[in-house]
Amino acid sequence: MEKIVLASGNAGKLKEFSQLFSGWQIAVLPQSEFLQDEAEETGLSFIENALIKARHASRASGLPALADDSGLAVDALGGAPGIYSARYAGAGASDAENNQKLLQALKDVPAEKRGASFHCALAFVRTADDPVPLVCTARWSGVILAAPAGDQGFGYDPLFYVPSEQLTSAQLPREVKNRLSHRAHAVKKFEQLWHEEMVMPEQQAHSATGTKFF
Ligand SMILES: O=P(O)(O)OP(=O)(O)OP(=O)(O)OC[C@H]1O[C@@H](n2cnc3c(O)ncnc32)[C@H](O)[C@@H]1O
Ligand SMILES: [Mg+2]
Repeated sequence: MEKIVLASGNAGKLKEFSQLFSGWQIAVLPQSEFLQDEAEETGLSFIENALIKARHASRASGLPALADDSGLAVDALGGAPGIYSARYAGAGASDAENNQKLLQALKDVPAEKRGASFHCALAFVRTADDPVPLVCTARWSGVILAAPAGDQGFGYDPLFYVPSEQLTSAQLPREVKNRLSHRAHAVKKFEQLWHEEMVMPEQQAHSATGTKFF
Protein backbone atom coordinates (compact mmCIF):
# COMPACT_ATOMS: atom_id res chain seq x y z
CA MET A 1 0.00 0.00 0.00
CA GLU A 2 1.26 3.49 -0.87
CA LYS A 3 2.45 5.49 2.15
CA ILE A 4 2.21 9.23 2.61
CA VAL A 5 3.13 11.39 5.59
CA LEU A 6 0.58 13.79 7.04
CA ALA A 7 2.60 16.90 7.85
CA SER A 8 0.72 18.24 10.88
CA GLY A 9 1.32 18.35 14.60
CA ASN A 10 -2.27 19.36 15.37
CA ALA A 11 -4.15 16.48 17.05
CA GLY A 12 -7.54 17.94 16.07
CA LYS A 13 -6.61 18.03 12.40
CA LEU A 14 -5.09 14.54 12.51
CA LYS A 15 -8.34 13.15 13.92
CA GLU A 16 -10.37 14.77 11.17
CA PHE A 17 -7.99 13.53 8.47
CA SER A 18 -8.18 9.97 9.77
CA GLN A 19 -11.94 10.10 9.11
CA LEU A 20 -11.62 12.00 5.83
CA PHE A 21 -9.11 9.46 4.45
CA SER A 22 -10.83 6.39 5.88
CA GLY A 23 -11.96 5.05 2.49
CA TRP A 24 -8.62 5.62 0.75
CA GLN A 25 -6.30 2.85 -0.37
CA ILE A 26 -3.23 4.59 1.06
CA ALA A 27 -1.54 4.53 4.46
CA VAL A 28 -1.52 8.07 5.88
CA LEU A 29 1.15 8.25 8.61
CA PRO A 30 1.51 11.10 11.13
CA GLN A 31 4.71 13.15 10.79
CA SER A 32 5.52 12.47 14.49
CA GLU A 33 6.74 9.02 13.33
CA PHE A 34 9.52 10.71 11.35
CA LEU A 35 10.37 14.13 12.76
CA GLN A 36 10.15 16.07 15.99
CA ASP A 37 10.81 19.64 14.84
CA GLU A 38 8.06 21.72 13.22
CA ALA A 39 8.61 23.64 9.98
CA GLU A 40 8.81 27.41 10.31
CA GLU A 41 5.66 28.83 8.72
CA THR A 42 7.24 31.84 7.02
CA GLY A 43 4.88 32.05 4.02
CA LEU A 44 2.42 34.87 3.39
CA SER A 45 -0.45 32.61 2.32
CA PHE A 46 -2.03 29.34 3.37
CA ILE A 47 -0.73 27.76 0.16
CA GLU A 48 2.89 28.83 0.78
CA ASN A 49 2.80 27.55 4.35
CA ALA A 50 1.22 24.25 3.32
CA LEU A 51 4.02 23.75 0.79
CA ILE A 52 6.71 24.59 3.36
CA LYS A 53 5.26 22.02 5.79
CA ALA A 54 4.83 19.32 3.12
CA ARG A 55 8.41 19.75 1.84
CA HIS A 56 9.78 19.71 5.38
CA ALA A 57 7.99 16.43 6.22
CA SER A 58 8.96 14.83 2.92
CA ARG A 59 12.60 15.80 3.40
CA ALA A 60 12.69 14.28 6.91
CA SER A 61 10.80 11.09 6.03
CA GLY A 62 11.86 10.39 2.45
CA LEU A 63 8.18 9.81 1.69
CA PRO A 64 5.53 11.79 -0.19
CA ALA A 65 3.86 14.26 2.17
CA LEU A 66 0.55 16.10 2.51
CA ALA A 67 0.20 19.26 4.60
CA ASP A 68 -2.78 21.37 5.68
CA ASP A 69 -2.42 25.04 6.40
CA SER A 70 -5.64 26.53 7.60
CA GLY A 71 -7.13 29.33 9.63
CA LEU A 72 -9.96 31.73 10.25
CA ALA A 73 -10.42 34.97 8.29
CA VAL A 74 -12.81 37.40 10.00
CA ASP A 75 -14.50 40.01 7.78
CA ALA A 76 -14.61 42.77 10.42
CA LEU A 77 -10.87 42.27 11.08
CA GLY A 78 -9.81 42.58 7.43
CA GLY A 79 -9.19 38.82 7.21
CA ALA A 80 -7.27 38.45 10.49
CA PRO A 81 -6.13 36.23 12.12
CA GLY A 82 -5.78 34.42 8.75
CA ILE A 83 -2.47 32.61 8.36
CA TYR A 84 -1.62 33.69 11.91
CA SER A 85 -4.63 31.87 13.42
CA ALA A 86 -2.57 29.38 15.44
CA ARG A 87 -0.41 32.16 16.93
CA TYR A 88 -3.03 34.94 17.16
CA ALA A 89 -2.54 35.44 20.91
CA GLY A 90 1.24 34.86 20.59
CA ALA A 91 3.63 32.03 19.79
CA GLY A 92 2.48 28.82 21.48
CA ALA A 93 -0.92 30.30 22.42
CA SER A 94 -3.64 27.83 23.45
CA ASP A 95 -6.95 27.56 21.60
CA ALA A 96 -8.65 29.19 24.61
CA GLU A 97 -6.25 32.17 24.51
CA ASN A 98 -6.77 32.64 20.77
CA ASN A 99 -10.55 32.46 21.19
CA GLN A 100 -10.42 34.97 24.03
CA LYS A 101 -8.39 37.38 21.93
CA LEU A 102 -10.86 37.04 19.06
CA LEU A 103 -13.84 37.75 21.33
CA GLN A 104 -12.06 40.83 22.66
CA ALA A 105 -11.26 42.08 19.14
CA LEU A 106 -14.93 41.69 18.14
CA LYS A 107 -16.53 42.97 21.34
CA ASP A 108 -18.05 46.06 19.68
CA VAL A 109 -18.96 44.37 16.39
CA PRO A 110 -22.72 43.70 15.99
CA ALA A 111 -24.05 40.25 15.03
CA GLU A 112 -24.74 41.17 11.39
CA LYS A 113 -21.10 42.15 10.84
CA ARG A 114 -19.49 39.07 12.38
CA GLY A 115 -19.09 37.00 9.19
CA ALA A 116 -15.95 34.85 8.88
CA SER A 117 -14.55 31.96 6.85
CA PHE A 118 -12.35 29.04 7.66
CA HIS A 119 -9.79 28.44 4.90
CA CYS A 120 -7.83 25.29 4.17
CA ALA A 121 -4.94 24.82 1.76
CA LEU A 122 -3.66 21.31 1.10
CA ALA A 123 -0.28 20.73 -0.51
CA PHE A 124 1.01 17.33 -1.58
CA VAL A 125 4.59 16.70 -2.68
CA ARG A 126 5.96 13.43 -4.06
CA THR A 127 9.48 14.41 -2.96
CA ALA A 128 10.91 17.30 -0.92
CA ASP A 129 11.82 19.21 -4.11
CA ASP A 130 8.77 18.25 -6.18
CA PRO A 131 8.39 21.00 -8.84
CA VAL A 132 4.75 20.12 -9.56
CA PRO A 133 3.02 19.74 -6.18
CA LEU A 134 -0.72 19.10 -5.98
CA VAL A 135 -2.39 22.08 -4.30
CA CYS A 136 -6.02 22.82 -3.52
CA THR A 137 -7.98 25.20 -1.33
CA ALA A 138 -11.46 25.49 0.12
CA ARG A 139 -13.39 27.75 2.47
CA TRP A 140 -16.31 27.44 4.90
CA SER A 141 -18.37 30.50 5.77
CA GLY A 142 -20.04 31.23 9.10
CA VAL A 143 -20.50 33.77 11.87
CA ILE A 144 -18.44 34.43 15.00
CA LEU A 145 -20.58 34.21 18.16
CA ALA A 146 -20.18 36.46 21.22
CA ALA A 147 -19.50 33.43 23.49
CA PRO A 148 -18.22 29.89 22.89
CA ALA A 149 -20.60 26.93 22.55
CA GLY A 150 -19.80 23.21 22.21
CA ASP A 151 -16.84 21.11 23.26
CA GLN A 152 -15.94 19.07 20.18
CA GLY A 153 -13.32 19.83 17.56
CA PHE A 154 -10.47 22.26 18.18
CA GLY A 155 -9.24 25.79 17.58
CA TYR A 156 -11.98 28.31 16.83
CA ASP A 157 -14.74 25.68 16.47
CA PRO A 158 -16.66 26.82 19.62
CA LEU A 159 -17.00 30.37 18.22
CA PHE A 160 -17.80 29.43 14.61
CA TYR A 161 -21.58 29.35 14.07
CA VAL A 162 -22.79 27.46 11.01
CA PRO A 163 -26.07 29.09 9.88
CA SER A 164 -27.33 26.10 7.84
CA GLU A 165 -27.10 23.83 10.93
CA GLN A 166 -27.90 26.45 13.59
CA LEU A 167 -25.00 25.08 15.65
CA THR A 168 -21.35 25.92 16.16
CA SER A 169 -18.70 23.79 14.54
CA ALA A 170 -17.92 22.47 18.06
CA GLN A 171 -21.55 21.35 18.51
CA LEU A 172 -21.88 19.54 15.18
CA PRO A 173 -21.65 15.74 15.08
CA ARG A 174 -18.18 14.97 13.72
CA GLU A 175 -19.52 13.41 10.54
CA VAL A 176 -21.41 16.65 9.82
CA LYS A 177 -18.31 18.82 10.29
CA ASN A 178 -16.44 16.34 8.09
CA ARG A 179 -19.04 16.83 5.37
CA LEU A 180 -19.31 20.63 5.51
CA SER A 181 -15.92 21.97 6.56
CA HIS A 182 -13.17 23.78 4.67
CA ARG A 183 -10.99 20.71 5.28
CA ALA A 184 -13.67 18.31 4.00
CA HIS A 185 -14.07 20.30 0.78
CA ALA A 186 -10.32 20.62 0.28
CA VAL A 187 -9.94 16.85 0.70
CA LYS A 188 -12.70 16.31 -1.91
CA LYS A 189 -10.76 18.49 -4.36
CA PHE A 190 -7.55 16.70 -3.45
CA GLU A 191 -9.21 13.36 -4.12
CA GLN A 192 -10.03 14.52 -7.64
CA LEU A 193 -6.46 15.76 -8.24
CA TRP A 194 -4.99 12.59 -6.75
CA HIS A 195 -7.05 10.52 -9.14
CA GLU A 196 -6.11 12.64 -12.17
CA GLU A 197 -2.42 12.99 -11.36
CA MET A 198 -1.48 9.88 -9.40
CA VAL A 199 -3.93 7.10 -10.27
CA MET A 200 -4.88 7.63 -13.92
CA PRO A 201 -1.32 8.18 -15.25
CA GLU A 202 -0.25 4.93 -13.58
CA GLN A 203 -3.09 3.13 -15.28
CA GLN A 204 -2.42 4.68 -18.67
CA ALA A 205 1.43 4.64 -18.60
CA HIS A 206 1.26 8.08 -20.20
CA SER A 207 4.86 8.56 -21.35
CA ALA A 208 6.26 6.98 -24.49
CA THR A 209 8.52 4.76 -22.40
CA GLY A 210 5.78 3.81 -19.99
CA THR A 211 7.82 5.44 -17.22
CA LYS A 212 6.19 8.09 -15.07
CA PHE A 213 8.59 10.65 -13.63
CA PHE A 214 6.20 13.40 -12.40
O1 LIG B 1 0.75 23.53 11.35
P1 LIG B 1 0.18 22.25 11.92
O2 LIG B 1 1.22 21.37 12.52
O3 LIG B 1 -0.69 21.51 10.96
O4 LIG B 1 -0.79 22.63 13.16
P2 LIG B 1 -1.35 24.09 13.51
O5 LIG B 1 -2.36 23.99 14.58
O6 LIG B 1 -0.19 25.03 13.74
O7 LIG B 1 -2.11 24.46 12.17
P3 LIG B 1 -1.99 25.76 11.26
O8 LIG B 1 -0.63 26.31 11.27
O9 LIG B 1 -2.59 25.37 9.94
O10 LIG B 1 -2.93 26.80 11.99
C1 LIG B 1 -4.32 26.62 11.87
C2 LIG B 1 -5.07 27.21 13.04
O11 LIG B 1 -6.36 27.62 12.53
C3 LIG B 1 -7.39 27.12 13.32
N1 LIG B 1 -8.19 26.16 12.57
C4 LIG B 1 -7.90 25.57 11.37
N2 LIG B 1 -8.85 24.69 11.03
C5 LIG B 1 -9.75 24.71 12.02
C6 LIG B 1 -10.93 24.00 12.27
O12 LIG B 1 -11.37 23.05 11.45
N3 LIG B 1 -11.61 24.28 13.39
C7 LIG B 1 -11.16 25.20 14.25
N4 LIG B 1 -10.04 25.90 14.13
C8 LIG B 1 -9.34 25.65 13.01
C9 LIG B 1 -6.75 26.43 14.52
O13 LIG B 1 -6.70 27.34 15.58
C10 LIG B 1 -5.34 26.12 14.07
O14 LIG B 1 -4.41 26.17 15.11
MG1 LIG C 1 1.10 25.48 12.21
